[in-house]
Amino acid sequence: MSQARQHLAEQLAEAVAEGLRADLKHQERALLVVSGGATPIPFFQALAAMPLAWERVDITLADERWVAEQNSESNAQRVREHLLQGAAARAKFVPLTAATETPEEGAAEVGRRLETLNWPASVVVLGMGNDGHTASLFPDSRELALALTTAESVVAVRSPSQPLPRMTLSADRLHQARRHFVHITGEEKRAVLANALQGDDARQFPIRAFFACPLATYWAP
Ligand SMILES: O=C(O)C(O)[C@@H](O)[C@H](O)[C@H](O)COP(=O)(O)O
Repeated sequence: MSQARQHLAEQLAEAVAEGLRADLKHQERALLVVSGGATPIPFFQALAAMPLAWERVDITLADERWVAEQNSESNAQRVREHLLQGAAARAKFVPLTAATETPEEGAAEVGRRLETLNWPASVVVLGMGNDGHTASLFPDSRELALALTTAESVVAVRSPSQPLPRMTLSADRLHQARRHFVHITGEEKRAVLANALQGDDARQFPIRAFFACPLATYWAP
């Protein structure tokens, strides 16, 4: 891990903790939405070390791969291993999977579970892929248009570029949050973001759906 990436993770953790604290001053519980993939791991570790009323924090994911938590592809496993540690283990984690074979069959159950949380989220931390996807809003997915427009909280999605089916929070649900961050590293993602910033069509680069939120960009080489 480069020093710049480590600093980035720590600075993002400070900003996220600050957002949660601000909301916890006037509400009983605050909701944090985090992303999966590899980039967030040092951020999870830095955030877990932040002084916070963790017992009043709910955490869920922007998206999940449809696998058991024991599978190394599971985003929930990353959250449990790297974020729900120490004092942060007192937070309540709400996963996006169900015991059904497919995400299409599990969507209603996951949706009901999410309705027990305190929306809108205080903070959403997005990631971004090299195709401009964020959460599981993939440019080549048949469910993209639905996920970008539905008022439902979650959508089951499949993408020809992805080996596993997914569950994603809808753009609308992510949008409603009070604070939005995107956490990305490396030259390739910088170029993708620069490209995405040139236009507006979210079907081409789904990250565009969040530019106007506004979206605070945390990037390091
Ligand atoms: O489950 C996932 O894969 C995600 O939540 C996804 O949207 C991720 O944020 C990007 O694909 C970037 O992933 P990396 O951080 O691994 O590059």
